[in-house]
Amino acid sequence: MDPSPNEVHRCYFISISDLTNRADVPGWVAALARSGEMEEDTREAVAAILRDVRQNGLPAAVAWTARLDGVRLDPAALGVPASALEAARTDLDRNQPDLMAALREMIANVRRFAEGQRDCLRDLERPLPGGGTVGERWCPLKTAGVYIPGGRAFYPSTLAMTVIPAQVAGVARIVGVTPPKPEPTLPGAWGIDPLVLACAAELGLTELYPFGGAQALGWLAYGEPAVDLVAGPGNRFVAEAKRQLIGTCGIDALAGPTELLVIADGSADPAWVAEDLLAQAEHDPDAAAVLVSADRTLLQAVAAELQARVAASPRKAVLEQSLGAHGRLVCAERELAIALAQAWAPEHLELCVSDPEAWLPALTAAGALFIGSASAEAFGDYGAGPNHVLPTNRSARYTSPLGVATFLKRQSLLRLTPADAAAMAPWVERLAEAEGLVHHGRSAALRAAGAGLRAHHRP
Ligand SMILES: NC(=O)c1ccc[n+]([C@@H]2O[C@H](COP(=O)([O-])OP(=O)(O)OC[C@H]3O[C@@H](n4cnc5c(N)ncnc54)[C@H](O)[C@@H]3O)[C@@H](O)[C@H]2O)c1
Ligand SMILES: [Zn+2]
Repeated sequence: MDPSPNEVHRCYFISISDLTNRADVPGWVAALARSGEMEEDTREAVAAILRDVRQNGLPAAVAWTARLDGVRLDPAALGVPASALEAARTDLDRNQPDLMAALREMIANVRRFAEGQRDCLRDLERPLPGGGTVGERWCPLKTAGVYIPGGRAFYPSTLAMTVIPAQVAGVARIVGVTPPKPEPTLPGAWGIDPLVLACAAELGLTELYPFGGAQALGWLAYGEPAVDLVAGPGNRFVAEAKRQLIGTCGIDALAGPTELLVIADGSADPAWVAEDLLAQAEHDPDAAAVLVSADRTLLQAVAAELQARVAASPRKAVLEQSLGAHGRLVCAERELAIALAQAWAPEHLELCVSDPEAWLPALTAAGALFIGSASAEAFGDYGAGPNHVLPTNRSARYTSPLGVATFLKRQSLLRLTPADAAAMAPWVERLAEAEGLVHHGRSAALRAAGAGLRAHHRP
Protein backbone atom coordinates (compact mmCIF):
# COMPACT_ATOMS: atom_id res chain seq x y z
CA MET A 1 0.00 0.00 0.00
CA ASP A 2 1.35 3.40 -0.90
CA PRO A 3 1.63 5.90 1.90
CA SER A 4 -0.52 9.00 1.68
CA PRO A 5 1.29 12.26 0.84
CA ASN A 6 0.96 13.25 4.47
CA GLU A 7 2.64 10.09 5.60
CA VAL A 8 5.35 10.69 3.07
CA HIS A 9 6.10 13.97 4.75
CA ARG A 10 5.92 12.56 8.22
CA CYS A 11 8.12 9.52 7.59
CA TYR A 12 10.38 10.34 4.72
CA PHE A 13 12.09 12.38 6.54
CA ILE A 14 14.20 14.84 7.27
CA SER A 15 14.07 18.41 6.24
CA ILE A 16 17.34 20.26 5.89
CA SER A 17 18.41 22.17 8.99
CA ASP A 18 21.06 24.83 9.31
CA LEU A 19 23.94 24.87 11.73
CA THR A 20 25.33 28.38 11.62
CA ASN A 21 26.59 29.07 15.11
CA ARG A 22 29.27 27.29 17.11
CA ALA A 23 27.27 27.84 20.28
CA ASP A 24 24.58 25.55 18.87
CA VAL A 25 26.93 22.56 18.55
CA PRO A 26 26.36 21.18 22.09
CA GLY A 27 22.60 21.22 21.52
CA TRP A 28 23.03 19.29 18.26
CA VAL A 29 25.28 16.77 19.94
CA ALA A 30 22.79 16.25 22.77
CA ALA A 31 20.08 15.56 20.21
CA LEU A 32 22.29 13.20 18.20
CA ALA A 33 23.60 11.19 21.15
CA ARG A 34 20.64 8.85 21.24
CA SER A 35 19.07 8.73 24.66
CA GLY A 36 17.92 5.10 24.20
CA GLU A 37 21.15 3.57 25.33
CA MET A 38 21.12 5.23 28.68
CA GLU A 39 17.41 5.51 29.24
CA GLU A 40 16.19 4.67 32.69
CA ASP A 41 13.92 1.84 31.53
CA THR A 42 16.75 0.12 29.62
CA ARG A 43 18.95 0.49 32.67
CA GLU A 44 16.35 -1.04 34.96
CA ALA A 45 15.39 -3.87 32.61
CA VAL A 46 19.05 -4.84 32.25
CA ALA A 47 19.76 -4.55 35.98
CA ALA A 48 16.87 -6.92 36.72
CA ILE A 49 18.12 -9.51 34.22
CA LEU A 50 21.71 -9.33 35.43
CA ARG A 51 20.66 -9.59 39.08
CA ASP A 52 18.57 -12.66 38.32
CA VAL A 53 21.37 -14.36 36.39
CA ARG A 54 23.90 -13.50 39.12
CA GLN A 55 21.67 -14.94 41.84
CA ASN A 56 20.11 -17.88 40.01
CA GLY A 57 22.65 -18.77 37.34
CA LEU A 58 21.95 -20.79 34.25
CA PRO A 59 18.23 -21.45 34.93
CA ALA A 60 17.67 -17.68 35.01
CA ALA A 61 19.47 -17.21 31.67
CA VAL A 62 17.33 -19.99 30.22
CA ALA A 63 14.12 -18.45 31.58
CA TRP A 64 14.95 -14.98 30.18
CA THR A 65 15.68 -16.59 26.82
CA ALA A 66 12.23 -18.17 26.80
CA ARG A 67 10.68 -14.83 27.66
CA LEU A 68 12.65 -12.52 25.37
CA ASP A 69 13.62 -14.76 22.46
CA GLY A 70 10.74 -17.24 22.58
CA VAL A 71 13.07 -20.26 22.70
CA ARG A 72 12.97 -23.02 25.34
CA LEU A 73 16.58 -24.08 25.75
CA ASP A 74 17.62 -27.44 27.11
CA PRO A 75 20.26 -26.65 29.76
CA ALA A 76 21.80 -30.08 29.20
CA ALA A 77 22.41 -29.43 25.49
CA LEU A 78 23.22 -25.74 25.29
CA GLY A 79 26.42 -25.59 23.30
CA VAL A 80 26.08 -25.85 19.54
CA PRO A 81 27.62 -29.24 18.65
CA ALA A 82 30.68 -29.42 16.43
CA SER A 83 28.61 -31.54 14.04
CA ALA A 84 26.23 -28.61 13.40
CA LEU A 85 29.12 -26.20 12.79
CA GLU A 86 30.77 -28.61 10.38
CA ALA A 87 27.51 -29.43 8.62
CA ALA A 88 26.86 -25.73 8.04
CA ARG A 89 30.34 -25.27 6.62
CA THR A 90 30.08 -28.29 4.33
CA ASP A 91 26.67 -27.22 3.16
CA LEU A 92 27.83 -23.69 2.39
CA ASP A 93 30.91 -24.95 0.60
CA ARG A 94 28.81 -27.24 -1.55
CA ASN A 95 25.77 -25.09 -2.27
CA GLN A 96 27.02 -21.51 -2.14
CA PRO A 97 30.71 -21.59 -3.00
CA ASP A 98 30.67 -17.89 -3.90
CA LEU A 99 29.39 -17.01 -0.42
CA MET A 100 31.95 -19.32 1.13
CA ALA A 101 34.67 -17.60 -0.89
CA ALA A 102 33.42 -14.19 0.29
CA LEU A 103 33.45 -15.37 3.90
CA ARG A 104 37.02 -16.62 3.52
CA GLU A 105 38.09 -13.34 1.91
CA MET A 106 36.68 -11.41 4.85
CA ILE A 107 38.30 -13.71 7.38
CA ALA A 108 41.69 -13.46 5.67
CA ASN A 109 41.51 -9.65 5.56
CA VAL A 110 40.50 -9.29 9.18
CA ARG A 111 43.20 -11.74 10.27
CA ARG A 112 45.92 -9.94 8.30
CA PHE A 113 44.97 -6.65 9.90
CA ALA A 114 44.82 -8.18 13.39
CA GLU A 115 48.25 -9.72 12.91
CA GLY A 116 49.53 -6.30 11.88
CA GLN A 117 48.11 -4.89 15.10
CA ARG A 118 49.84 -7.59 17.14
CA ASP A 119 53.15 -6.79 15.47
CA CYS A 120 52.82 -3.18 16.62
CA LEU A 121 52.43 -4.13 20.27
CA ARG A 122 55.94 -4.41 21.63
CA ASP A 123 57.03 -5.34 25.10
CA LEU A 124 59.02 -2.58 26.78
CA GLU A 125 62.32 -2.84 28.62
CA ARG A 126 64.33 0.06 30.02
CA PRO A 127 67.73 -0.43 31.64
CA LEU A 128 68.48 0.75 35.17
CA PRO A 129 71.92 2.16 36.06
CA GLY A 130 72.79 -0.76 38.34
CA GLY A 131 72.25 -3.38 35.66
CA GLY A 132 68.58 -4.18 36.30
CA THR A 133 65.60 -3.39 34.10
CA VAL A 134 62.05 -2.10 34.28
CA GLY A 135 59.47 -2.78 31.63
CA GLU A 136 56.13 -4.21 30.72
CA ARG A 137 54.83 -7.08 28.67
CA TRP A 138 51.55 -7.85 26.89
CA CYS A 139 49.68 -10.86 28.27
CA PRO A 140 46.62 -12.48 26.69
CA LEU A 141 43.45 -12.79 28.74
CA LYS A 142 42.63 -16.36 29.68
CA THR A 143 38.89 -16.39 28.85
CA ALA A 144 36.90 -14.01 26.68
CA GLY A 145 33.22 -13.93 25.80
CA VAL A 146 32.25 -12.54 22.41
CA TYR A 147 28.74 -11.31 21.68
CA ILE A 148 27.37 -11.75 18.17
CA PRO A 149 24.17 -9.74 17.69
CA GLY A 150 21.27 -11.54 16.16
CA GLY A 151 18.02 -9.83 16.93
CA ARG A 152 17.08 -7.96 13.76
CA ALA A 153 19.89 -8.94 11.45
CA PHE A 154 22.50 -11.65 11.84
CA TYR A 155 26.12 -10.87 11.86
CA PRO A 156 28.62 -13.52 10.74
CA SER A 157 30.94 -10.58 10.03
CA THR A 158 30.84 -9.68 13.72
CA LEU A 159 31.84 -13.22 14.60
CA ALA A 160 35.01 -12.75 12.54
CA MET A 161 35.59 -9.25 13.94
CA THR A 162 35.49 -10.45 17.55
CA VAL A 163 36.93 -13.97 17.39
CA ILE A 164 39.92 -13.22 15.18
CA PRO A 165 41.48 -10.50 17.37
CA ALA A 166 40.98 -12.74 20.41
CA GLN A 167 42.69 -15.62 18.60
CA VAL A 168 45.56 -13.44 17.41
CA ALA A 169 45.96 -12.12 20.97
CA GLY A 170 46.33 -15.69 22.21
CA VAL A 171 43.20 -15.96 24.38
CA ALA A 172 43.03 -19.56 25.60
CA ARG A 173 39.24 -19.92 25.73
CA ILE A 174 36.85 -17.97 23.51
CA VAL A 175 33.13 -18.37 24.22
CA GLY A 176 30.71 -17.06 21.59
CA VAL A 177 27.10 -16.18 22.33
CA THR A 178 24.32 -15.18 19.94
CA PRO A 179 20.52 -15.09 20.30
CA PRO A 180 18.65 -18.29 19.46
CA LYS A 181 15.65 -18.28 17.12
CA PRO A 182 12.41 -20.27 17.33
CA GLU A 183 12.73 -21.47 13.72
CA PRO A 184 15.13 -24.44 13.66
CA THR A 185 18.21 -24.43 11.44
CA LEU A 186 20.63 -27.30 12.03
CA PRO A 187 20.18 -29.98 14.71
CA GLY A 188 21.30 -28.69 18.10
CA ALA A 189 21.92 -25.16 16.76
CA TRP A 190 18.92 -23.45 18.40
CA GLY A 191 17.91 -21.65 15.24
CA ILE A 192 21.25 -19.85 14.90
CA ASP A 193 21.79 -18.82 11.30
CA PRO A 194 23.73 -21.38 9.22
CA LEU A 195 26.08 -18.68 7.94
CA VAL A 196 27.05 -17.82 11.51
CA LEU A 197 27.59 -21.53 12.16
CA ALA A 198 29.69 -21.94 9.02
CA CYS A 199 31.72 -18.88 9.95
CA ALA A 200 32.32 -20.31 13.44
CA ALA A 201 33.57 -23.55 11.87
CA GLU A 202 35.80 -21.64 9.47
CA LEU A 203 37.26 -19.60 12.37
CA GLY A 204 37.82 -22.66 14.53
CA LEU A 205 35.48 -21.38 17.23
CA THR A 206 34.44 -24.43 19.24
CA GLU A 207 32.16 -22.87 21.86
CA LEU A 208 28.98 -21.18 20.68
CA TYR A 209 25.98 -20.76 23.00
CA PRO A 210 22.41 -19.67 22.27
CA PHE A 211 22.07 -16.63 24.48
CA GLY A 212 21.26 -13.07 23.48
CA GLY A 213 20.87 -9.72 25.21
CA ALA A 214 21.65 -9.01 28.85
CA GLN A 215 21.14 -12.63 29.90
CA ALA A 216 23.94 -13.68 27.53
CA LEU A 217 26.40 -11.24 29.06
CA GLY A 218 25.27 -12.07 32.58
CA TRP A 219 25.81 -15.78 31.94
CA LEU A 220 29.27 -15.15 30.46
CA ALA A 221 30.34 -13.06 33.44
CA TYR A 222 28.59 -14.76 36.37
CA GLY A 223 28.04 -18.27 34.96
CA GLU A 224 30.38 -21.14 34.20
CA PRO A 225 32.53 -19.33 31.62
CA ALA A 226 33.32 -16.63 34.24
CA VAL A 227 35.05 -14.69 31.49
CA ASP A 228 37.77 -12.11 32.04
CA LEU A 229 36.19 -9.85 29.40
CA VAL A 230 33.08 -9.56 27.28
CA ALA A 231 33.39 -8.01 23.83
CA GLY A 232 31.20 -7.38 20.84
CA PRO A 233 28.45 -5.05 19.75
CA GLY A 234 24.72 -5.20 20.24
CA ASN A 235 21.57 -3.23 20.79
CA ARG A 236 20.97 -0.92 23.74
CA PHE A 237 20.31 -3.83 26.09
CA VAL A 238 23.66 -5.34 25.20
CA ALA A 239 25.55 -2.06 25.51
CA GLU A 240 23.90 -1.31 28.85
CA ALA A 241 24.61 -4.83 30.17
CA LYS A 242 28.29 -4.41 29.36
CA ARG A 243 28.30 -1.05 31.12
CA GLN A 244 26.81 -2.61 34.23
CA LEU A 245 29.32 -5.50 34.17
CA ILE A 246 32.38 -3.23 34.28
CA GLY A 247 34.26 -4.26 37.39
CA THR A 248 32.93 -7.83 37.31
CA CYS A 249 34.84 -8.35 34.08
CA GLY A 250 36.41 -6.20 31.42
CA ILE A 251 34.57 -4.92 28.37
CA ASP A 252 35.79 -3.83 24.97
CA ALA A 253 33.89 -0.59 24.48
CA LEU A 254 30.32 0.57 24.61
CA ALA A 255 29.55 -0.54 21.07
CA GLY A 256 25.85 0.14 20.81
CA PRO A 257 23.46 1.20 18.07
CA THR A 258 25.42 2.32 15.11
CA GLU A 259 26.17 5.89 13.91
CA LEU A 260 27.37 7.51 10.73
CA LEU A 261 28.31 11.07 9.98
CA VAL A 262 28.94 11.86 6.33
CA ILE A 263 30.72 15.09 5.52
CA ALA A 264 30.26 15.79 1.82
CA ASP A 265 30.86 18.56 -0.66
CA GLY A 266 29.60 19.24 -4.15
CA SER A 267 31.94 16.58 -5.55
CA ALA A 268 29.96 13.82 -3.83
CA ASP A 269 27.45 11.66 -5.68
CA PRO A 270 24.02 12.08 -4.00
CA ALA A 271 23.08 8.45 -4.72
CA TRP A 272 26.27 7.16 -3.06
CA VAL A 273 25.75 9.36 -0.02
CA ALA A 274 22.08 8.40 0.27
CA GLU A 275 22.88 4.69 0.05
CA ASP A 276 25.57 5.08 2.73
CA LEU A 277 23.08 6.77 5.06
CA LEU A 278 20.55 3.99 4.41
CA ALA A 279 23.21 1.35 5.04
CA GLN A 280 23.56 2.79 8.50
CA ALA A 281 19.89 3.35 9.17
CA GLU A 282 18.93 -0.20 8.20
CA HIS A 283 20.75 -1.70 11.20
CA ASP A 284 18.39 -0.65 13.94
CA PRO A 285 15.58 1.83 14.74
CA ASP A 286 18.13 3.33 17.16
CA ALA A 287 20.74 3.85 14.42
CA ALA A 288 21.79 7.41 13.56
CA ALA A 289 22.66 8.63 10.04
CA VAL A 290 23.65 12.25 9.51
CA LEU A 291 24.87 14.19 6.50
CA VAL A 292 26.60 17.55 6.86
CA SER A 293 27.43 19.66 3.86
CA ALA A 294 27.91 23.30 3.00
CA ASP A 295 26.34 22.54 -0.37
CA ARG A 296 22.57 22.96 -0.20
CA THR A 297 22.10 21.55 -3.69
CA LEU A 298 23.77 18.33 -2.61
CA LEU A 299 21.62 18.15 0.53
CA GLN A 300 18.47 18.54 -1.55
CA ALA A 301 19.61 15.91 -4.02
CA VAL A 302 20.38 13.47 -1.20
CA ALA A 303 16.97 14.12 0.37
CA ALA A 304 15.32 13.23 -2.94
CA GLU A 305 17.44 10.09 -3.29
CA LEU A 306 16.54 9.04 0.24
CA GLN A 307 12.87 9.52 -0.37
CA ALA A 308 12.90 7.35 -3.49
CA ARG A 309 15.19 4.69 -2.06
CA VAL A 310 13.33 4.30 1.24
CA ALA A 311 10.03 3.90 -0.60
CA ALA A 312 11.48 1.07 -2.69
CA SER A 313 13.44 -0.61 0.10
CA PRO A 314 12.68 -4.05 1.54
CA ARG A 315 13.94 -2.61 4.84
CA LYS A 316 11.57 0.35 4.66
CA ALA A 317 10.05 -0.14 8.12
CA VAL A 318 13.31 0.08 10.05
CA LEU A 319 14.59 2.86 7.76
CA GLU A 320 11.56 5.01 8.46
CA GLN A 321 11.96 4.53 12.18
CA SER A 322 15.68 5.26 12.40
CA LEU A 323 15.75 8.09 9.86
CA GLY A 324 12.63 9.58 11.37
CA ALA A 325 14.13 9.62 14.85
CA HIS A 326 17.88 10.03 14.27
CA GLY A 327 18.38 11.05 10.64
CA ARG A 328 19.57 14.58 9.87
CA LEU A 329 20.56 16.62 6.85
CA VAL A 330 22.57 19.57 8.06
CA CYS A 331 23.76 22.59 6.15
CA ALA A 332 26.99 23.80 7.75
CA GLU A 333 30.32 25.32 6.74
CA ARG A 334 33.54 23.38 7.11
CA GLU A 335 34.52 24.76 10.49
CA LEU A 336 31.15 23.92 12.01
CA ALA A 337 31.11 20.49 10.39
CA ILE A 338 34.42 19.79 12.09
CA ALA A 339 33.17 21.16 15.40
CA LEU A 340 30.12 18.90 15.21
CA ALA A 341 32.19 15.84 14.27
CA GLN A 342 34.65 16.43 17.08
CA ALA A 343 31.96 17.01 19.70
CA TRP A 344 29.70 14.13 18.65
CA ALA A 345 32.58 11.66 18.01
CA PRO A 346 30.45 9.44 15.79
CA GLU A 347 31.24 5.76 15.41
CA HIS A 348 31.84 6.17 11.64
CA LEU A 349 32.82 9.32 9.76
CA GLU A 350 32.86 9.38 5.97
CA LEU A 351 34.67 12.14 4.13
CA CYS A 352 33.02 12.37 0.71
CA VAL A 353 34.91 15.50 -0.24
CA SER A 354 37.37 16.40 -2.97
CA ASP A 355 40.21 17.08 -0.51
CA PRO A 356 39.74 14.49 2.26
CA GLU A 357 43.36 14.49 3.40
CA ALA A 358 43.10 18.21 4.22
CA TRP A 359 40.29 17.41 6.67
CA LEU A 360 42.13 14.61 8.44
CA PRO A 361 44.25 16.44 11.00
CA ALA A 362 41.22 18.05 12.65
CA LEU A 363 39.06 14.92 12.82
CA THR A 364 40.46 12.83 15.65
CA ALA A 365 37.35 11.98 17.64
CA ALA A 366 35.39 9.56 15.41
CA GLY A 367 35.75 5.80 15.88
CA ALA A 368 36.67 5.10 12.25
CA LEU A 369 37.39 7.43 9.34
CA PHE A 370 36.43 6.57 5.75
CA ILE A 371 38.62 8.77 3.64
CA GLY A 372 37.35 9.75 0.20
CA SER A 373 34.20 8.80 -1.68
CA ALA A 374 35.36 5.30 -2.63
CA SER A 375 35.70 4.37 1.04
CA ALA A 376 32.10 3.40 1.75
CA GLU A 377 31.40 2.43 5.33
CA ALA A 378 30.08 -0.93 4.10
CA PHE A 379 33.65 -1.97 3.23
CA GLY A 380 34.57 -1.44 6.86
CA ASP A 381 31.60 -3.50 8.02
CA TYR A 382 32.55 -6.47 5.88
CA GLY A 383 36.24 -6.65 6.37
CA ALA A 384 38.45 -4.22 4.47
CA GLY A 385 40.62 -4.91 7.51
CA PRO A 386 40.00 -2.63 10.48
CA ASN A 387 37.47 -3.85 13.00
CA HIS A 388 33.80 -2.95 12.67
CA VAL A 389 33.18 -3.16 16.41
CA LEU A 390 33.51 0.49 17.28
CA PRO A 391 32.66 2.80 20.16
CA THR A 392 29.31 4.59 19.97
CA ASN A 393 27.28 7.15 21.88
CA ARG A 394 30.23 9.57 22.15
CA SER A 395 32.58 7.02 23.71
CA ALA A 396 34.84 7.27 20.65
CA ARG A 397 36.15 10.45 22.30
CA TYR A 398 38.09 8.31 24.75
CA THR A 399 38.10 4.72 23.55
CA SER A 400 39.28 2.73 20.55
CA PRO A 401 37.90 0.20 18.08
CA LEU A 402 37.92 -3.42 19.17
CA GLY A 403 41.27 -4.96 18.31
CA VAL A 404 43.97 -7.35 19.38
CA ALA A 405 44.85 -5.05 22.29
CA THR A 406 41.31 -5.49 23.63
CA PHE A 407 42.20 -9.07 24.51
CA LEU A 408 45.60 -8.32 25.97
CA LYS A 409 46.61 -6.60 29.13
CA ARG A 410 49.93 -5.08 30.11
CA GLN A 411 51.88 -6.34 33.07
CA SER A 412 54.62 -4.24 34.64
CA LEU A 413 58.04 -5.84 35.23
CA LEU A 414 60.54 -4.62 37.84
CA ARG A 415 63.84 -6.49 37.90
CA LEU A 416 66.28 -4.67 40.20
CA THR A 417 69.84 -5.68 40.99
CA PRO A 418 71.20 -5.11 44.53
CA ALA A 419 73.07 -2.14 43.12
CA ASP A 420 69.82 -0.62 41.74
CA ALA A 421 68.14 -1.20 45.12
CA ALA A 422 70.99 0.44 46.96
CA ALA A 423 70.92 3.42 44.62
CA MET A 424 67.16 3.96 44.96
CA ALA A 425 66.73 3.24 48.64
CA PRO A 426 67.76 6.65 50.07
CA TRP A 427 65.23 8.72 48.11
CA VAL A 428 62.53 6.06 48.30
CA GLU A 429 63.03 5.99 52.06
CA ARG A 430 62.80 9.77 52.20
CA LEU A 431 59.50 9.80 50.23
CA ALA A 432 58.05 6.95 52.31
CA GLU A 433 58.90 8.80 55.49
CA ALA A 434 57.14 11.90 54.14
CA GLU A 435 54.04 9.83 53.40
CA GLY A 436 54.14 8.30 56.86
CA LEU A 437 54.56 4.79 55.49
CA VAL A 438 57.44 3.63 57.67
CA HIS A 439 57.51 0.04 56.55
CA HIS A 440 57.96 1.08 52.95
CA GLY A 441 61.03 3.00 54.02
CA ARG A 442 62.38 0.11 56.05
CA SER A 443 61.69 -2.38 53.27
CA ALA A 444 63.75 -0.27 50.86
CA ALA A 445 66.49 0.43 53.43
CA LEU A 446 66.97 -3.27 54.11
CA ARG A 447 67.84 -3.75 50.45
CA ALA A 448 70.37 -0.95 50.61
CA ALA A 449 71.96 -2.35 53.72
CA GLY A 450 71.72 -5.88 52.39
CA ALA A 451 73.41 -5.22 49.10
CA GLY A 452 76.87 -5.99 50.48
CA LEU A 453 75.84 -8.38 53.27
CA ARG A 454 73.57 -10.76 51.43
CA ALA A 455 76.26 -13.40 50.89
CA HIS A 456 77.02 -13.66 54.66
CA HIS A 457 73.37 -13.90 55.66
CA ARG A 458 72.49 -16.75 53.35
CA PRO A 459 71.86 -19.95 55.31
N1 LIG B 1 28.81 -0.56 17.33
C1 LIG B 1 29.16 -1.57 16.56
O1 LIG B 1 30.32 -1.81 16.34
C2 LIG B 1 28.11 -2.46 15.96
C3 LIG B 1 28.43 -3.47 15.02
C4 LIG B 1 27.42 -4.33 14.56
C5 LIG B 1 26.13 -4.17 15.04
N2 LIG B 1 25.87 -3.16 15.94
C6 LIG B 1 24.56 -2.96 16.51
O2 LIG B 1 24.13 -4.18 17.06
C7 LIG B 1 22.73 -4.07 17.21
C8 LIG B 1 22.07 -5.40 16.90
O3 LIG B 1 20.82 -5.35 17.53
P1 LIG B 1 19.78 -6.52 17.44
O4 LIG B 1 18.59 -6.08 18.21
O5 LIG B 1 19.64 -6.90 16.03
O6 LIG B 1 20.46 -7.78 18.14
P2 LIG B 1 21.09 -8.01 19.58
O7 LIG B 1 21.61 -9.41 19.53
O8 LIG B 1 21.99 -6.94 19.96
O9 LIG B 1 19.86 -7.99 20.59
C9 LIG B 1 18.91 -9.01 20.66
C10 LIG B 1 18.61 -9.31 22.12
O10 LIG B 1 18.11 -8.15 22.77
C11 LIG B 1 17.35 -8.56 23.87
N3 LIG B 1 16.17 -7.74 23.98
C12 LIG B 1 15.35 -7.35 22.98
N4 LIG B 1 14.30 -6.65 23.49
C13 LIG B 1 14.48 -6.62 24.83
C14 LIG B 1 13.74 -6.05 25.91
N5 LIG B 1 12.62 -5.37 25.69
N6 LIG B 1 14.22 -6.20 27.16
C15 LIG B 1 15.36 -6.87 27.39
N7 LIG B 1 16.09 -7.43 26.40
C16 LIG B 1 15.66 -7.30 25.15
C17 LIG B 1 16.97 -9.99 23.65
O11 LIG B 1 17.51 -10.78 24.65
C18 LIG B 1 17.59 -10.37 22.32
O12 LIG B 1 18.19 -11.63 22.37
C19 LIG B 1 22.27 -2.92 16.35
O13 LIG B 1 21.96 -1.85 17.20
C20 LIG B 1 23.50 -2.59 15.52
O14 LIG B 1 23.60 -1.23 15.20
C21 LIG B 1 26.82 -2.33 16.40
ZN1 LIG C 1 26.82 -1.14 8.86
